Amino acid sequence: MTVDSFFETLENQYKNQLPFAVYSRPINSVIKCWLQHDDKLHKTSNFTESGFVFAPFDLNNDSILLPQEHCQHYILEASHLDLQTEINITSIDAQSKDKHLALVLKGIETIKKGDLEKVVLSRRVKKATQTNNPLAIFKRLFNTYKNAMVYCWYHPKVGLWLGATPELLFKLEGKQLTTIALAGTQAAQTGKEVSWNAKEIEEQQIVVDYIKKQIEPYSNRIKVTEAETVNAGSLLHLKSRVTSRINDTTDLKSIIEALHPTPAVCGYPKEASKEFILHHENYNREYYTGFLGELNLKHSKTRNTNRRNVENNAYAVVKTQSNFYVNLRCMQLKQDEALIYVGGGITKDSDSENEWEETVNKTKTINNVLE
Ligand SMILES: C=C(O[C@@H]1C=C(C(=O)O)C=C[C@H]1O)C(=O)O
Repeated sequence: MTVDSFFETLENQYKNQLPFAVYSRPINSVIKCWLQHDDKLHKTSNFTESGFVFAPFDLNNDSILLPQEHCQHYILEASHLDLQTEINITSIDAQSKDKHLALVLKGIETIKKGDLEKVVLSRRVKKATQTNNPLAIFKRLFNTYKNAMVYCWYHPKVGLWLGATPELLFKLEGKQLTTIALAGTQAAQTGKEVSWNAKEIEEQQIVVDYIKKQIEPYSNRIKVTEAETVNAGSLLHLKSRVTSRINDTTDLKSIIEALHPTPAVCGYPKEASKEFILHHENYNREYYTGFLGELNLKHSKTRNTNRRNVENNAYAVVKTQSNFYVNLRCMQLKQDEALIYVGGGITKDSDSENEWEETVNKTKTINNVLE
């Protein structure tokens, strides 16, 4: 399939108001898409199906599935896409700084009272736009963010979302589980040595400890790497990789419920911070800080037995793989507005002004491709 026919097919799908997902995983020059044949709304609650899943922050709401058996699936190899179209963002709404500062101060106060250790507080930035060309924005995201999962997801009964997320929720290949603890944010500055303060080190450690604790019941071999600095667009984060082998009897849903939402996007303890968010953020996150990705896809891998003098000693192993990314650095495109979602982790040492700046910096991931 050529680049032109790949995007023409997607554009027709969108024009015909049929569901689709188009995405490219980090450090990967492959773009994949799923095109659903009709506009039926499929949901999953047990995560046993195969397809592409789009799940909300609050799993009490619907997780949407593009089921494999109802979809056409295409793959495109590309490293850079040509852009023809202008994206017409016409104005920026007044920024709601006071509201966000008050929310952050309330979070800090609640943490100091001892009810919470960390809470991730967010806001939604509105921009006026007449753009009806989400695929042009997807192309820009693909060209700009090579180490992110970039995507455009559409369902006529749910909405239209785009993003460039640096955060893997987890990948499960057979019984091999990989996840990351990503937290702590600063703006990247050229020529300056990177250093992290106690607040950022602590907030990332909370995520590491939580992941370990949550997967311990399902695995007895957990490895965690030292935290390192990673780039996400013009931002830097602290990241550790966590790998383990889960027990044969553990299903995917148990791992989802154990990990999602992590303290990287919700807080710690989980239930209390989620309650705080649902009561105090004053808007609905919907699919922001939810997760998205490939669900239970079969991959065949060729193995070599390495025995001498044996011809044809390669055999194929079929493994089921899921990989989910946290829906961050994202926006929802509506008829005449773009809603950009941004947040940051609050701990007892947070400074409200810095937290505001952090959310402003995070809007740049999306703003950069809209200007
Ligand atoms: C909540 C967001 O990002 C998360 C919060 C971070 C932080 O608090 O430092 C860093 C990375 C993400 O886990 C967001 O981008 O909206």
